[in-house]
Order: sequence, then C-alpha cells, then structure tokens
Amino acid sequence: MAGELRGETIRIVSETGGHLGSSLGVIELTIAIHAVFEAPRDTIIWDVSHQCYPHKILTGRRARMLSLRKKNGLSGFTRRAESDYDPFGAAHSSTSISAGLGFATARDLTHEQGHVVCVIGDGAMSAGMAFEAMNNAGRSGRPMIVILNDNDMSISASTGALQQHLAAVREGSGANSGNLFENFGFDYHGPVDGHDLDTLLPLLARLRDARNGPILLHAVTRKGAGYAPAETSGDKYHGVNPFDVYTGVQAKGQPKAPSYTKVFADALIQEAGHDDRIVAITAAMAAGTGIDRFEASFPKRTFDVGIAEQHAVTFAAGLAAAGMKPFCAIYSTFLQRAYDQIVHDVALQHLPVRFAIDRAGLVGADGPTHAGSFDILCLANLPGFTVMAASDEAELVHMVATAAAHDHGPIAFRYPRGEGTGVTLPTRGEILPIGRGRIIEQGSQVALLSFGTRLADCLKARRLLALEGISATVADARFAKPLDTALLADLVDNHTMLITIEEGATGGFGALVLHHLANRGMLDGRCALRTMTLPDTFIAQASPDDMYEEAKLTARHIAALARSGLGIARPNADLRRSTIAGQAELPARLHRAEDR
Ligand SMILES: Cc1ncc(C[n+]2csc(CCOP(=O)(O)OP(=O)(O)O)c2C)c(N)n1
Ligand SMILES: CC(=O)[C@@H](O)[C@H](O)COP(=O)(O)O
Ligand SMILES: [Mg+2]
Repeated sequence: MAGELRGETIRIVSETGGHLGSSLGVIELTIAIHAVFEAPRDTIIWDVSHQCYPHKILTGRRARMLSLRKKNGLSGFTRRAESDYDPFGAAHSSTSISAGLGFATARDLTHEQGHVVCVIGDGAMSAGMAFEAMNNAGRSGRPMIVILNDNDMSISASTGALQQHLAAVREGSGANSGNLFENFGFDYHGPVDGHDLDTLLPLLARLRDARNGPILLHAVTRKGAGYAPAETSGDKYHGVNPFDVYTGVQAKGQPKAPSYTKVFADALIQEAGHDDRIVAITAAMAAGTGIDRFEASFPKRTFDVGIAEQHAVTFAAGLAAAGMKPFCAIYSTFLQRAYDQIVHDVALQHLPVRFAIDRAGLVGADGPTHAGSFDILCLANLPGFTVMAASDEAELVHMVATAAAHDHGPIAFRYPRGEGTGVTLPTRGEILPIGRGRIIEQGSQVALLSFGTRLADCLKARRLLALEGISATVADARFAKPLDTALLADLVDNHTMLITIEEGATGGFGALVLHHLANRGMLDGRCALRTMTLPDTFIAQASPDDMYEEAKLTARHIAALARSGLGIARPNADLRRSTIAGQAELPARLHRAEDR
C-alpha cells in the first residue's frame, strides 16, 4: 500500500510539479491516519497542507490529481470547497492546532463524538500561532490529537531553539526533564518512527480511544522519503517543476532573464558592501527571497527567524531603533501575518524598517492563498510609510538603493515572482535613489498610470490604441505613497482620461489617487478617472500564462477600458486583426538619470 501510494505520488508530481518532498514524508502517516480514523466524520487537518497529496489520493480525488495546481483543477493545498475530507483550508502555516481546537470545542458543545487530528510539521510548529494554540488547547482538556511530523526540515534546514529541543527529544537526551509539549498540557507520545505502519496503526488506535484530553504524537519522518533524488537534495524536493521520474532531473526552462529575487539579492549585497549597518531578515524563506545569497556574503548580518513573520517585523523594528538598516524580505502573502507589528511597532514609531516584498501580485500555481494582493492597500494607508513598486528589475535595483538611503521612516518596495524582463541593469555608477514618478511615453488623450510591472502591458496598450488613432501617455508611478502629486496634476490637466493600473486588490494605489484628486476638486469632469486592480474574486490556480487574462489586467483590457471611457466603440474588424506581437520595448531613454 505504502509503495503504491508513494509511487503514485511521484508519478503525479513528475507531471504536475508541486510540493513533493513533504508529501513523500507522510505516506505512511497518511495511510495510518485514514486507516484508524473515519474521515470525514473524524476531522483530519493538515498544517500548511502542502503535504496533502497522498491524503487527496486516498480521499476520492486520485482521478483528478493531474489537474493539481492548474486552472479549475485541484488545489495544491486542502480546500473546504473541494472536498468533505478537507474540513479546513490551509497553505499558510501553523493554523492546524487552532482550527482543530475549534472543531473539538464545537464537537463538545454539540455533544458529538468525532475525533480531531491535526498533522503539523516541525517547521510549522516553530511559529508563534502554534504555541498560542497549544497554550489554549493544553489547558482546555479537550480530547484532540496533534501529530508532530518531525523531519527536521522546514523549506531548508529548520532553525531555532525548538529545532534543538526536538533533536534532544529524538535522541532521548531531553526525555528525563519532560518536554515542551508535556509542559503545555499535552499527553506526549513518542518519538516514534513515522514510516513504520506496524507501530503507527496500533498506537494511533490506542490514542484514538484514549479520549482523555489533548495528545501529542511525535512522529519522526524523512522529507522526500523513498525517492532518492528527493532524499539526497538539499531541500528534499520541497517544491519541484515537472521531472523525469528515473533521473529526478527537473524540467527547468532556460530563464531569459534573472529573477526579480536574484536581482534584489544582488542589489542588496552591493548596498551592504558599502554600508555595514545593512542587515537582512527572512522568516524561513531564505532561498525563496534570495537572502541565502546575501548570507553567503554576510553571514553575520543575516537572520533566519523561522516561520515567524510577526517576530521578524518587530525584530527588524528593534534593529532599526538601535540604528541598523534592516531589510525584512517577506513574501507579500506571508507579510499579512505581521500586520499589527507593521502598524504598531514600525509605522507608529516611524522606524526605518525596509520591507522587500517578493511575490507581490499574482503567483500562478500556488493560487489564491499565495497571491500577493493586499500589500499596497495595507501599507500605503499607514502613516509615514513610503511604498514603491518596481516596474522592472532595473527599477528594483534603484529601489533597493533608495531604501538603503531612506532613513526617515519605513519604506517598502514590491516586485513579482519569477523572471525579470531582461532589461539592462544599471551599473554601480548609474544607481541613484529615486524620488518621483516618470512619464515613459507622451501622448494626449488618455493617460495610463502604472504602479508596478503592469507597465509593460500599458506600453503594449498604447500601441494598440495608436492603431486606432487614440493617443495615450504611459507613466510609471513608482510610488503609491507619497503620491507624485505634480505628475498627477500634469496627467489630469492634459488628458481627458486617467487610468491607474496596479496588480493589487482594490483600495490601494488607484484608491489613493482617487482620494487625492477628489479632495482637491480635480475630478470636475474634465478628466475621467478609471482604476484597474485585481478582481475581488481570487485568481484560483490560474496557470502562470493566463493569470493576467483571468485578472483582466492585460494590454487588451487596458485598451478596451480606454476606448470605452473615451466613448469609442470597439475598433473595426481589420484593426482588430492587427495585434501587437511580442513584448513592448521599453524606450532606451527609460533609465536615463534625468528620469529619476
Ligand atoms: C505563514 C507562512 N510562512 C511561510 C510559509 C512558507 N512555507 C511553506 S512550507 C514551509 C516549511 C514547513 O515546514 P514543516 O512544517 O516542517 O513541513 P515539511 O515541509 O517539513 O513537511 C514554509 C516556511 C507558509 N506556508 N506560511
Ligand atoms: C508551501 C509554501 O507556502 C511554499 O512552498 C510556497 O509554495 C513557495 O512559493 P514559491 O514557489 O513562490 O517560492
Ligand atoms: Mg519539517
């Protein structure tokens, strides 16, 4: 059974890509859990749930697994709307014990009998939220079973004191003094071999029938277990592209340009080489944010705090208050977890923390839980914040330098997942802090004001409109806060329509522009205003190549809005055929110093 399930998981992920290592680590655990407990009557909750592929195969979704992480396909995480066997959605870590205690409490209040099982990894266990939940559950006395899936790995190696404690417990050296979980009121069992069904099956049955309060089963597993390419790789094939099953070699297209992440990391390394107050912080995403590259150059100035975004932000605030220049590199979606720390510890104290916001905007296969939708509206509405968005990777280099020099209050710059545009990067001598927006192409009827990387589509839209005799200006806002009010006045005074475009939820850049213009009586009808944002409905599992089509944030959509706003019907047929092929070339003068 385990061999078949492991083989099927490998076969599927070799075609779909996704999170392989963690799924392979819980093959036997998944079998044992579903053998001993009766889902969906019993509640099985997977933390992060990136390891849920075997669970999905065993719960009626095997036939659909090749649609994993694709448009209208199965989610790469558990999802309530997808199956009764997914009682709670996840993807952000460390939520399972809280949710499990919720289910257990509801069960007891309604005098139901079901069991509640939460499977949480050692990495996810390192987050504060897991401790909050254990603190509450341990005292509650409610029967529930937490299975700690301890493979001594996060995405990369686990960090922190918990990792050391678990190692001591695994080696038995911590057993005599009792362990953390017992001290939190859990009946601790283990450590046991999480791959040994002969141990797991009778033990889980006994724990199931105990029903005398919260239990923690410490299962020791191997991430990537049973597949040599995964077991022998540094990250245990945490997240993979489609791959050759026999060799393990992943299909990796030749990148046309360095990723935004790499450009950020290299730019930060450059700045740090000239300023030893610059330090870098990651919350267990060293490779994903490029901070692993920074660490190779500045190991003593790099801090991986574990899956602890809240702590990461306030830790950065402390560093800033003490005169350092902290760069907090956190994915947009995961930064959501630290919002109060951003408001209370950073903004209200006006501390110069630098936020490098990677994966800002749509991210494709990881779907709605990972889309970077809210960082603009969350940060640009905070007092004293400076909020920037890079329109390409050259701009990102200038923004890193701007952030390094910015010592008066918090500053954030956002950039997307994946490859850059291939634009030439500025040399050291060409790098200058930026302070305002800029006009890229001058027109006269409609102004397209982009905040971020949708600029390329605005330039394409300009060419589409030109074919129809409509003249468009394209401008790069660069800042959502402070707004470049001179640029806004220029655009409003000299055009009959202004369209703002941002890859973020409504309430961010466009809303701030509207607020500014309305409150200064600049929307008196001479210039119509439209805003283009990410739709409220999340773009679920849109494949990377059609997510902007789904989000209606392409050149075609921009041109259509301009046309309709100007009261011009759709172009005649022969014009429709003339589509603009290829990427709009950014004008050579785009990156000249005087444009800063
Ligand atoms: C709040 C949050 N921060 C970061 C991540 C990114 N992330 C996904 S899985 C993972 C590591 C999880 O480690 P562990 O719980 O031990 O699971 P394993 O992969 O070892 O099975 C991280 C950091 C996340 N999902 N949620
Ligand atoms: C499960 C999880 O949250 C991470 O593995 C995430 O999927 C990484 O995203 P990137 O692939 O964009 O680094
Ligand atoms: Mg782990």
